[in-house]
Amino acid sequence: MVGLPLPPTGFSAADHFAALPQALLEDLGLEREALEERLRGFLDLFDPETIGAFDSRIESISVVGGHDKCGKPEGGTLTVRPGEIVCIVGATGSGKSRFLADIEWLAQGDSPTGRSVLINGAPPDPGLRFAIDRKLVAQLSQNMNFVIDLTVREFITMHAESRMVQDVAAVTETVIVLANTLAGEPFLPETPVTALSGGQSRALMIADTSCLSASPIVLIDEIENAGIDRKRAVQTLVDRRKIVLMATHDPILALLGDRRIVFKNGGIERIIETSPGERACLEQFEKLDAQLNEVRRALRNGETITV
Ligand SMILES: Nc1ncnc2c1ncn2[C@@H]1O[C@H](COP(=O)(O)OP(=O)(O)OP(=O)(O)O)[C@@H](O)[C@H]1O
Repeated sequence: MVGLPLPPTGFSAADHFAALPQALLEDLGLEREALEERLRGFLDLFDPETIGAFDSRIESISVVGGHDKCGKPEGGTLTVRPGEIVCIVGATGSGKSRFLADIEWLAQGDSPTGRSVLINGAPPDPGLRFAIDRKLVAQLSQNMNFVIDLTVREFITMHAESRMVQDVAAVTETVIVLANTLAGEPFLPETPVTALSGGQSRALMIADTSCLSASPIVLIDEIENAGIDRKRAVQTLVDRRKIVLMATHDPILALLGDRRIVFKNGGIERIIETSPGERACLEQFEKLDAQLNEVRRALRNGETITV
């Protein structure tokens, strides 16, 4: 504990606390009676039961409908479970970001939309709304830049250590290998994070979120132009039982979702289940996408294009 001497060998915590000079405790602004509880709280941080346990405790998240910009009720409740992908579509200004923000802040009828968010079917513990160490939602936004002077390995190691994972080196390696399978252009563990391209940074963050974030919900704000294997990136998150909510108009990603929510005038206008017919289209779009990617690769390599 900050400022306190270590106990002599063989002393129990209780004996040590009892023997500390009162003047020292007063100097440090500590109360003797509270020391044991503070120690217990600190040790709980290392308890494998609580580290990363967040994911397993979320069985569903529900958004209880509010109203659109004109006050028209949305009606109904949308429930999403781990491993599901929900896409969010709609014209500009239709309320997609507001919907994601309602989830991020666990709105309780107190946002402009009047929506309420339930966790496992019940209103969340109010403390969860403001807890910075137990964030429900990890956000992967389009624009991200690193401003830290570390290599990729150092950066991921630092995150793994802060998550108190058991084998930091192995997890760090896993994140970097995974990020490289997602990134169009590979990078090395020794690469400074500031030297990563947009696509590489995004791939690293997706791999990091999959392997190291305890947040059960991942909000993705468009991944189309990031130069990464977007289908595999989303699948990576689903494999880790994340709830994926993705604002996208990329046909491949949108049809990869189990459902898509259509927004209009600030409200949910429709929820469309991806049908078998749409899934069949997805196969065609993937072939077209592979063709276009091949053209992109050829352009990048300075080749001439033939059909
Ligand atoms: N139900 C609502 N009631 C009142 N205001 C709303 C509602 N939904 C959204 N808004 C407000 O409307 C504005 C536009 O919404 P938002 O930014 O969510 O749209 P968007 O679909 O994400 O747009 P874009 O695609 O351009 O990013 C915001 O100021 C938002 O707070």
